[in-house]
Amino acid sequence: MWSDGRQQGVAAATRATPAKGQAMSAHSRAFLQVERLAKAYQADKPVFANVDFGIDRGEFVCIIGHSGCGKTTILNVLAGLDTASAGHAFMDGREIAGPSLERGVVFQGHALMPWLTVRQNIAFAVKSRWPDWKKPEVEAQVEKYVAMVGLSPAIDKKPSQLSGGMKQRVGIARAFAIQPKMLLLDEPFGALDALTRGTIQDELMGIVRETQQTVFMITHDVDEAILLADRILLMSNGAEVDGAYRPGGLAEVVDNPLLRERTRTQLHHLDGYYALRNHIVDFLVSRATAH
Ligand SMILES: Nc1ncnc2c1ncn2[C@@H]1O[C@H](COP(=O)(O)OP(=O)(O)OP(=O)(O)O)[C@@H](O)[C@H]1O
Repeated sequence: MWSDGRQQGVAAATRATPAKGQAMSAHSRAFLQVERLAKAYQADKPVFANVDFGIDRGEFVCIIGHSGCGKTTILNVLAGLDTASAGHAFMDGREIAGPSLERGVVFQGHALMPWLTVRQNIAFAVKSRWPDWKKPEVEAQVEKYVAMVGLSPAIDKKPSQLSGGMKQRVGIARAFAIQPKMLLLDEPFGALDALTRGTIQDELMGIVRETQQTVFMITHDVDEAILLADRILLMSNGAEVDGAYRPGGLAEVVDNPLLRERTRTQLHHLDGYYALRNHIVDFLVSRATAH
């Protein structure tokens, strides 16, 4: 069920990597491919190094690790909002070299424009994605995705008139409405109460299954990862070991063996749930620093 990320790193390191900005064979890599990625704010102390992983089209991958291990940094590199100190990230055969409407991003803060209504916020994104679309097409797209997150009655409200959960739903609708090739979620439910969080997790899972969306998501919540993810990446933090600094990195890749048609309420009753949960918790408690 689980495999050592460092072993995968060795395998990946033996494959040829094209020069920056160059196209690569779409057949040789996963849909999203990260190769030997590293980030250092201080040259002698990289936050992480040699991170290798791939995500297949339609796959849902969660990344878990303690605060500061570099999860958001990796997501920002995938979003094209940050650059790595070393390594490469490719999507659909091309190196990621900046932000693109091919990738939808949802952060914990909803980042809606407060002076615009739900409809206008999402229409803004849709018009950026398809500048040639006429008003009726834009409206239809907006209404479809607002309905998908159950917010049709609030479509003409402004963010200040919405609850935290509703605002987060708008962020999700906006990300889906541009039909990105990849959805990047940075703890999108972190600020929500447990009940709202559960409901939106269910909604997200339904939409992702229906649209076969490819997703990379950061979470601190082990159950959330087990519910949503096909695979879970476990990241370790950098640490001093025997007087020498070791950067953090991808410690392990865990395949989720549970039935894909799972729901939040039956999760705890599924065969393999406790073994999986214990394995991840054990990693977080005792193995999540570089060694
Ligand atoms: N602009 C920056 N300058 C210097 N250090 C930074 C900068 N941005 C991030 N860091 C450091 O890089 C490390 C990784 O940050 P990052 O936000 O990616 O971690 P994370 O795993 O997402 O943490 P959390 O779970 O708390 O969000 C942290 O130690 C952070 O302090």
